[in-house]
Amino acid sequence: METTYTRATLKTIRLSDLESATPETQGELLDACMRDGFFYLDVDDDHCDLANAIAYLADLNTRLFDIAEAEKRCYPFQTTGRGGCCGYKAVGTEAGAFAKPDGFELWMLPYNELMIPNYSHPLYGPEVVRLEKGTIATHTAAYHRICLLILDELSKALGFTKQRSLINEHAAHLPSTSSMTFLKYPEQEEIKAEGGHVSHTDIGTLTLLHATLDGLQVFSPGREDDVDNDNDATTGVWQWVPPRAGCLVVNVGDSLRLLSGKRLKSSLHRVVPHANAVGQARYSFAYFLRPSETALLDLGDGRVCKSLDWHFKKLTVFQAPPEVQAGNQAVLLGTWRSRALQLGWAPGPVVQGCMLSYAYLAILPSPAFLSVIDCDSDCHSKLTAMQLETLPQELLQRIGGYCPGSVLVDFASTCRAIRSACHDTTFYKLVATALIQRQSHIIADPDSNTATNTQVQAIARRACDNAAVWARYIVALDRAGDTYDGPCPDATRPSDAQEKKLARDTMQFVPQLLATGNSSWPLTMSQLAFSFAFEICSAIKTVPTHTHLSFVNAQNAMLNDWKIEPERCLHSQHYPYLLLGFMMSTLRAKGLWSPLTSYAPSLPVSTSRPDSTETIELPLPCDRTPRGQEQWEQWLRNVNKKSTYSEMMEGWEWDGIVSFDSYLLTFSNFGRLAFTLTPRDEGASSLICGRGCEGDREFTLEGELSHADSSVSMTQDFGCSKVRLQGRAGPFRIVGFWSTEYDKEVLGFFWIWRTGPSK
Ligand SMILES: O=C(O)CCC(=O)C(=O)O
Ligand SMILES: [Fe+2]
Repeated sequence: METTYTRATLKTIRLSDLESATPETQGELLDACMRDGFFYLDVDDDHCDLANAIAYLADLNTRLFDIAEAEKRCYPFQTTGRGGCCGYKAVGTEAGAFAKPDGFELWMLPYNELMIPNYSHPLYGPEVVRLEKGTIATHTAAYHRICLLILDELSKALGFTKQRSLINEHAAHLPSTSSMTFLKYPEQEEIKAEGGHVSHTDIGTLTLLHATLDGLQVFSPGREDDVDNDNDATTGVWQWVPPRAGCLVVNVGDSLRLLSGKRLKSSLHRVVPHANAVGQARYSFAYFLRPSETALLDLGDGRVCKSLDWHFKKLTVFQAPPEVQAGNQAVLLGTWRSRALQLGWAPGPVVQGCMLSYAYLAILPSPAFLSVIDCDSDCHSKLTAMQLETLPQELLQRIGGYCPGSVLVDFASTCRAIRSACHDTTFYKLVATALIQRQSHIIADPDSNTATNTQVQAIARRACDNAAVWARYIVALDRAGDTYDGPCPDATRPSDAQEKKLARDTMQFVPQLLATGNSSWPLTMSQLAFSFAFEICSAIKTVPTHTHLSFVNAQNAMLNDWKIEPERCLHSQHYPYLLLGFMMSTLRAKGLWSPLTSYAPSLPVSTSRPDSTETIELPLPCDRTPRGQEQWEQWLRNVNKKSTYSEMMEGWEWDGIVSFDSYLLTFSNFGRLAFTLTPRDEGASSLICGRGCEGDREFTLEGELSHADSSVSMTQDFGCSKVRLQGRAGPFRIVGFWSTEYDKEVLGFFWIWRTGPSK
């Protein structure tokens, strides 16, 4: 395979020249970063600190992977420490370079935990990491210094003033997801089109890579397409970036591209098997410099994204199948990635599974035909078309089973045969099952036969069944206003009233799911619950215009933009909350349910999306039951008597969920809150403070509750970021909307309820 690719012609920049800061070197550096996004950094003889670091880290690289598999798996990167920048990733758990599982394992050691004494999070890792922390930190510091030097020179070359220097976004004392990362690609007996590292652009600012063997490739769009990699280049090639003795390979990541006003290039790269590497394991390690978590990245068109959000968005996308990644702007910053992926795909003979997985790509532009991407052994693809609707129903269903929900809905509305295949009542079950099967590496909870789990199972199954109806309901509702004159009007669709009822029935599961939704939720059940959320999410995505609900549009735009594939978030411990969040925000978007009106049903649901300039009219919550009504009145009497909130709130634990109405669907970003509140009366108001955790992030909560109108305004402080919560309190819950410190826009709602007395 290596014979078909040429070597990339990359610039080499000497570290000593960089240090002398001559305008020539600055020019060379800028040129390399604008044109290729990659260059070799020659660590010449004057830099023994860096040379020593490389030697030590290369040795540590092998030792880290010699650790027993069982121990490595104790530190899954999704949930270890701050999540996403520390811990271990096993081989084959994400998509690789060839639409098959990846071929590398990885360890990440986060910069903050290594460098900052008594950092709020410990440095998690195996014994060798704990014992050698000091040495690892010293060498990481050497890498970090080089990164800052490069940034300084780049800032000057870009003509940035000191105030705008790129260094400012990388303050050493602020949390960031920078990490020293080690990779091992297990040896292959022969060159096969499998494994490797999926084509991607790096998340952060700069990557300083050291590798022992060939395998790294960079994608170079044809030069005539200019260097702006937001353009859709129609030509381009993969080229080798061989390791060079005494040199590091440096590349620009997405964050630096965004910080530079898109002047620097974040190049697509990947790792594929190389003949030189046959029979040997390939080790590489990289220092990933990333901006402070709160640094703002300018995405263009007035959109700004916090560095940490970008990080998690990208991690989410990396979990998607390659064909989904192909179209994803969050990975690419340009649409030519699909072409690059096509060039790289070499799946061998067309096996059925493979064909089906490609089918969904093909369905997108032309739903009535299935284009089979048939790849021969030389990686050249040829397209053939065949009549899809002539396939038997089971096959249509299998193909449909590989499609994401949004495609499925379009797929179902193409012709009678496909519609009937998709509207078969068992079909959505099949979709859910397929989802679960695709995640078969996740082992079911061994205790899942306990009574509770069986009960949860039944609930989740039912939720899944209803999800099908619900997904269709959303679509039907959306299309109700249209004069549909397609080939096959759906005569079997239940009436709106029936479907509405089913949708409402589904909501009955909320308290049960809530009750059982804790960390002991078995994985299998999470998956079922998850597929439900998935359906809803997919359905949301298919609602293009729903003009009276601007809220839905905003949500759609976000989801489409980021192409969030929730099925890939299966490692999250937050499934039940994810599920609930989806259910609630979807129902709320449709005006069918509101965290507020379900407790005060006579009040109208506001269908406009509240924003910071609008006064949010939150009706006071109350239970609908007679007992709830009684408590509510009692509470009102208390309020009228100016009785203290302390009586109602103190001594209780509080639990909450935060829904993300927009795009945030990541490990630490989907929130479950748990904390205790200590209210203190101050005449007309109560001061509230609390401590808690959301996922594994600790926060403090501070705010004020007005006795006059029960309005609550709180700040949830994570140390590095703050969230503003605004709402109303009742005796048993506080509900409202939240926004971030930066964004005044409403990003979702929170719902906090009183649980057991505090211990
Ligand atoms: O292993 C390599 O050579 C490259 C790894 C890489 O691109 C990454 O981890 O982002
Ligand atoms: Fe990379």
